[in-house]
Amino acid sequence: MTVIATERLSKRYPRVTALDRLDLGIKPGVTGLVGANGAGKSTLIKILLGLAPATEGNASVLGMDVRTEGPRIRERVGYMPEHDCLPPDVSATEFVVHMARMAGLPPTAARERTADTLRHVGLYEERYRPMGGYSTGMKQRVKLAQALVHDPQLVFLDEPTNGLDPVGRDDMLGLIRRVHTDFGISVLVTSHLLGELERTCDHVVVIDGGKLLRSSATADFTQATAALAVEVTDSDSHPDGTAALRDALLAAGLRVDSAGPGTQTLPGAGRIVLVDAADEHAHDVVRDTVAELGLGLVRMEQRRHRIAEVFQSPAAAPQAPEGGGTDVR
Ligand SMILES: Nc1ncnc2c1ncn2[C@@H]1O[C@H](COP(=O)(O)OP(=O)(O)OP(=O)(O)O)[C@@H](O)[C@H]1O
Repeated sequence: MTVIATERLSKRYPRVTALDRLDLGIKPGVTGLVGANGAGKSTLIKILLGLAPATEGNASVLGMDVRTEGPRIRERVGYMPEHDCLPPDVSATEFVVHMARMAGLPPTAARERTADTLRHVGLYEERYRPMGGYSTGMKQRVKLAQALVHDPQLVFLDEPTNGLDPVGRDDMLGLIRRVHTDFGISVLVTSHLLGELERTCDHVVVIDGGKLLRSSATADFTQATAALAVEVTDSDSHPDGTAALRDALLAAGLRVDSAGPGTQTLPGAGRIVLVDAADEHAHDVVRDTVAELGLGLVRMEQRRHRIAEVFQSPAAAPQAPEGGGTDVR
């Protein structure tokens, strides 16, 4: 089953092509949509909700055509917009009840669902206070709650971690994951932080300048690029131990430093030999070669590429900050 399908979907504004012949097939689960500012993420979401017309091509959401079935799509899909859209004088409870009523829920059900949803996103006593006094994290939670209150099958979350500090970001990513695991709701979440989506999503779609760069299952992709990182000491007979090891491993038939695109950008790559670990004998060959060369083995560890490294061209890639995501804006 496909929850979102697009076929040569394009959106052209007078001076810019926001989407350029995009072909997508997104399955149930949590999918990340990554791209720099202006890549076309928000435009895609608006077209999928039936709120903006495409210039050409086709798109369907939950099997419904975006051109003709916008209202039905919006009944079944929740939407968390990127920008602050909350009236400051109203409490979270009043606001989310209102959104539930707009989505067609009767008064009692709207109040019950609002209480449940606000509890789920972690808003308790504060839910009766005017939202003007809320922190950014609380506002993002209200925006998430209003997207979920009518029990949709699918939600579009546009930059839900924007403006949050690292702890707030982790909390929000955890909540997003639970939207799927606890309620079975599929999620399309946008971000310009690649590292965030690595932890949260089953599948990642990368767009740039309105074009599809890549669409892959997160697990498959990081496994497929698994590499052994090996660091050795120098010795009197091999003043550059790293180079000697690299040459010897190549001669032994292993793929070295070319385990996948972006390997050149790995932090500290100058002192580390990356060996393609797809060959099951790679560990043994490395151990024996290091011993034969008389080098000291500092470390040998299985390395999974971070998506940030994999998706960027070596020339454009900044070094990924430890523990954070690479900002591709
Ligand atoms: N209504 C509009 N009229 C003209 N150009 C537009 C309009 N909306 C978007 N664009 C342009 O289309 C391109 C894609 O914009 P879009 O907002 O979809 O990008 P995005 O990936 O969501 O980025 P951001 O995270 O900054 O919102 C940008 O160059 C933007 O300036």
